[in-house]
Amino acid sequence: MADSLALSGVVHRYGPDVTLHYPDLQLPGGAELVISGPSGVGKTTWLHFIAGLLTPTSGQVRYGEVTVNALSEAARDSYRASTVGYVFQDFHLMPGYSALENVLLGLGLAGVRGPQANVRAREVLGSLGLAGRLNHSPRQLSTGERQRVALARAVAHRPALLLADEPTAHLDPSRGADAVALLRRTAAELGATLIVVSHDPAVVETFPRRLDLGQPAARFPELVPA
Ligand SMILES: Nc1ncnc2c1ncn2[C@@H]1O[C@H](COP(=O)(O)OP(=O)(O)OP(=O)(O)O)[C@@H](O)[C@H]1O
Repeated sequence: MADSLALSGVVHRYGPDVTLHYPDLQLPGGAELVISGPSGVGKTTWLHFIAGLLTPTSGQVRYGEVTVNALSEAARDSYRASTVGYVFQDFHLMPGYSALENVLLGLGLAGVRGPQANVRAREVLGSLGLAGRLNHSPRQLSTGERQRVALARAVAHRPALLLADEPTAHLDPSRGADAVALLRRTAAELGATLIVVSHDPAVVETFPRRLDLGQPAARFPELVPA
């Protein structure tokens, strides 16, 4: 089961011209949250703090007892590999590798290798309707299929935090709704916390917990200030 997340006093500077201030929040383990707000407000940057892909200029990002922003780079890599599943907006699949190999690469980073990894990767891809696409490379797949491979790679190591950046950006509305439903179902099965970045109102309104970074003063009853 996932631990809670707590962010406090988080500020990030990109050079002298861009300073991003973030609201404090606490999110219980296993919760679902959608992050919205206008382009450029800092949504992807925020998700990167939680994933340990980026360290804020100041403030604290805590996952359970771990202060993510204080970890060494190597420790952050291992936190990310073991705890985080990240579905990138543009999928970030390895073009020269098959769907199966892409998932195996992710599992390898999390320390799952050999026959166990093979079984797990096939299982996850199969459960996402990709049993017939194992040996296809990303360029031989449709956008929706690429997204499902990206999701399979993100969840195969059973992460406690499932993070998705604009998961509906490349999909038509009906496939977008399917993608979000799939994320929620997968997170629920894993007992994982799910955080989705979206500026799509059709997605945002389906989440009871919402944080609009365009209105950082807004407080939501479920989001207890840290
Ligand atoms: N590597 C970087 N160097 C300098 N500025 C950056 C960098 N990455 C992001 N920024 C700036 O920081 C701000 C927040 O960027 P971020 O990508 O987090 O926003 P966003 O809300 O996710 O935007 P979008 O909805 O358009 O994806 C933007 O003004 C962006 O130009």
